[in-house]
Amino acid sequence: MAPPSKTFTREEVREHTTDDSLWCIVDSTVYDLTEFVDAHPGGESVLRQVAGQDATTAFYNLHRHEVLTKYAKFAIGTIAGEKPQVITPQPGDLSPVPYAEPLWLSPVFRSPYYNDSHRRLQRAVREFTERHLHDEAWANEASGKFLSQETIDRMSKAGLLHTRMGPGKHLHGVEILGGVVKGEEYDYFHDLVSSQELVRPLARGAQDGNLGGMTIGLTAVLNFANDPVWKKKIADEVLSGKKKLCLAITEAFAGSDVAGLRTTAVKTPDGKHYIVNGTKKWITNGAWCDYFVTGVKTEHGLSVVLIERSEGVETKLIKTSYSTTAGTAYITFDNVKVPVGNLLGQENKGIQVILSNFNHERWVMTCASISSSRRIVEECIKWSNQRLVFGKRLIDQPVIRQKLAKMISLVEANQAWLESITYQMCHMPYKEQARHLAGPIALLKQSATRAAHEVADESVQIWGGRGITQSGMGKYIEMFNRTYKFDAILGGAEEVLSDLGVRQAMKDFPKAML
Ligand code: HEM
Repeated sequence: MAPPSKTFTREEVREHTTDDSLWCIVDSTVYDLTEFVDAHPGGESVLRQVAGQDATTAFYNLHRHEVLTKYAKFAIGTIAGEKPQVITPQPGDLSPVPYAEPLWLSPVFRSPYYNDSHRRLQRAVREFTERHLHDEAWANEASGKFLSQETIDRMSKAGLLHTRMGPGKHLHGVEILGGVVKGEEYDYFHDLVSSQELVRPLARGAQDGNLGGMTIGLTAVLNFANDPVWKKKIADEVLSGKKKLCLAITEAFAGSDVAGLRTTAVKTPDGKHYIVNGTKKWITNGAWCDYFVTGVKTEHGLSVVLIERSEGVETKLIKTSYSTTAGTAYITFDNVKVPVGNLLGQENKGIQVILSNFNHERWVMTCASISSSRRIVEECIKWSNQRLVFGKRLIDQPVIRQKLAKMISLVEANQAWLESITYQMCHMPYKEQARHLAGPIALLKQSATRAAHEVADESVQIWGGRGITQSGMGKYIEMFNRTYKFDAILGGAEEVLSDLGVRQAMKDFPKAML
């Protein structure tokens, strides 16, 4: 909102220095803070100290620019002959900060990977995220509440639940975000774009709470359900937002060792049901889901079944580093009766279902991790440019520029590798991706999360105390540091993925000698 058109001279502002009339200037805009002095979260005395003065430097050392938008009602005009300089971004805007956007979004660079429909989608998802997800995500982080049904319905209507499953028939006939992209033309670069945009609020728990369980679980139903009518019913219920689904593989005993699962599914004598007993731990969204895509031990191996919340299913919230907004749960199955028609893939061959599911899941996590690191880089560049210490900007110190250079390089390198792998995904059938891309995706994911570790570490060094404070300027840095580790563990820990990547590369090793 533009300040009122009235203008004042700096001399006029200087006359308002008492509690009866206290004005100050921030970015050439005059604020009458008389009514705000008592309510100022930073206290009264600091405002008295800047009464009648230009408080721009003091303000930007302690507040995010958005505070001015929130309190625009105190703006009474501008300084005659001056114009506010600080940009107020609007929903959907690209950031003008160097390296805040991937190269393909910069007007001066070109990319072979993206076309106009990717650009339309990027703009539309960013606007949607900023208008409808950001504030709720941060409110839910604070309250621990789950994503509202209103937002789920809005995303479903916009086709954003369908897009989370990646390209495929489930998107046919879907007009994404009012038709900016048709479901039929949605490819893995569109998938990359929406995966990277949706996480920009940097509210990590709310990001997983935003139907993360569906993203990694419904794919197993879409690819491995044995009855097309049943598959459509489940997919329709979930993609319309009426029912919620999550993936329940990990266990307290087995961790991510899928072969070591202990949850059992024993067939009833009439062969019509499985009786499931066991526990699952760290199940994202489990606290409020209706369907659980569950790894179980059957007679001769591992199987995957869809279990509906019913008698014998109990879920309990687990406290994790982020708030309870992700609905992370401990689940117990106590003699739960599951129709055999809920089997996904073949009995005792569930490992194929799980392994093939992993690729898209890990790739989505990688998109998210790189995008989040980039947002942190943006925060650090802006902060280094505005923070004054001993009369100099932080960025004027070579040590800070070294840190920024390292962070930028890590993010850019991983983004380029991600785009190269995504290009392969666009040109390879899903089943072949498991063979040729499982290794590269595993290596890329661990590279992205190692980079996130470095970015998190350097960012706090740059931000100091603000980077470990949950409210105020450094809130994104604090959140990132508290939660970046999730990606280094979920979907396969870094060590497991590194090992997988190298072992896969060695599988077809030729008789090559030095
Ligand atoms: C238009 C003028 C101002 C408004 C609307 C304003 C508003 C706020 C708000 C909403 C907060 C809570 C934290 C946040 O959301 O960032 C805050 C904190 C604070 N403000 Fe202000 N403020 C203004 C000017 C100033 C000035 C000029 C100073 C110092 C000279 C100042 C010093 C502080 C301090 C020290 C804090 C606590 C910071 C922290 O906990 O990190 N404020 N202010």
